[in-house]
Amino acid sequence: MSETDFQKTTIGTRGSDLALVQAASVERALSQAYPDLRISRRVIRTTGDRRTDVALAEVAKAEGTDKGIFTKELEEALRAGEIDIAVHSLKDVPTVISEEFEIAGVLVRAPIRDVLVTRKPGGLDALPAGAVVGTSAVRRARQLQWLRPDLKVIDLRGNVPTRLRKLAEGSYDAILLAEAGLVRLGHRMTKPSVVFGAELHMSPLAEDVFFPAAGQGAIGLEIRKGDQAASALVASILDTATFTRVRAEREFLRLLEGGCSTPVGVFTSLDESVLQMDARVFPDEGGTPRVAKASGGDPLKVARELFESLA
Ligand SMILES: NCc1[nH]cc(CCC(=O)O)c1CC(=O)O
Repeated sequence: MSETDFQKTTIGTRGSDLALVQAASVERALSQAYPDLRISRRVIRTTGDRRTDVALAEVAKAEGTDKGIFTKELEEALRAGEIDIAVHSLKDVPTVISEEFEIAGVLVRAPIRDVLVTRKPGGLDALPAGAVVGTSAVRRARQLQWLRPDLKVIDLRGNVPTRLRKLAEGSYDAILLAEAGLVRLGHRMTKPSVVFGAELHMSPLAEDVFFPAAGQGAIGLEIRKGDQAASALVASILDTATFTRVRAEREFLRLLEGGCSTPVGVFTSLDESVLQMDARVFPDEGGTPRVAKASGGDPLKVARELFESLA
């Protein structure tokens, strides 16, 4: 590879506050690895950004599943050569992507937990029967209804700041969000955030209590397959441990999606190159999930074993 391959690169990102913070962290990592690299940024509006108001049952369903509503336009820009690296919240990337592209790497992962954000302190245990919790992710809705059948789960749309505003305005008692997104936007788990005059309390839910989505908290870097310059750039900033974990999580999800798209919670840990995986798969009609556990050295094999041992 020649020197010139590293002169410049263009990264593509959505325009939400969270996406821009994530793009900036990719740019920072790249310029640390290659101080002379000229990095440009292109902000791209996706279907998911456009459709935040009406007829959103199917858009809502896409969270954590394979609809590609937050990724399609970024892939079109990759294909057209307008960008070289598409930056995604990995959780929003379909488990199967077109042959032309690849997820070449991921940055070091943020916390993977979900957070219950409430208007009163005390977290989940302090929510009274009948309290209204907003979320549009089927995984979160099913899991919460299973853990707390007495709560009322209703749809909540919009990007992270919008959802926090809707909570602050009082239409919900609580909402569920990813810790990764909250932290990247400057919120702290240890003290309440003041949003539109309201104090909002953050209660992270341990991953073995409330199972996260596959890839939650990871920033995925997608390139044109065979683009050696982009591949080398990504290789210089990727985090191997995170990459191993999310490949296993996404493989498990892909195997499950053979049939239909099921709400699934899954988490991994990596200890001395031994990968541990735990999953909960929620039935369409609600109620008790199927559960499984697996461990081993090869992420794709562990994912398959997890899939095959689903109780
Ligand atoms: N689908 C929305 C989305 N995609 C990624 C994140 C947060 C960051 C992450 O989980 O990596 C969010 C918001 C949320 O779930 O709270």
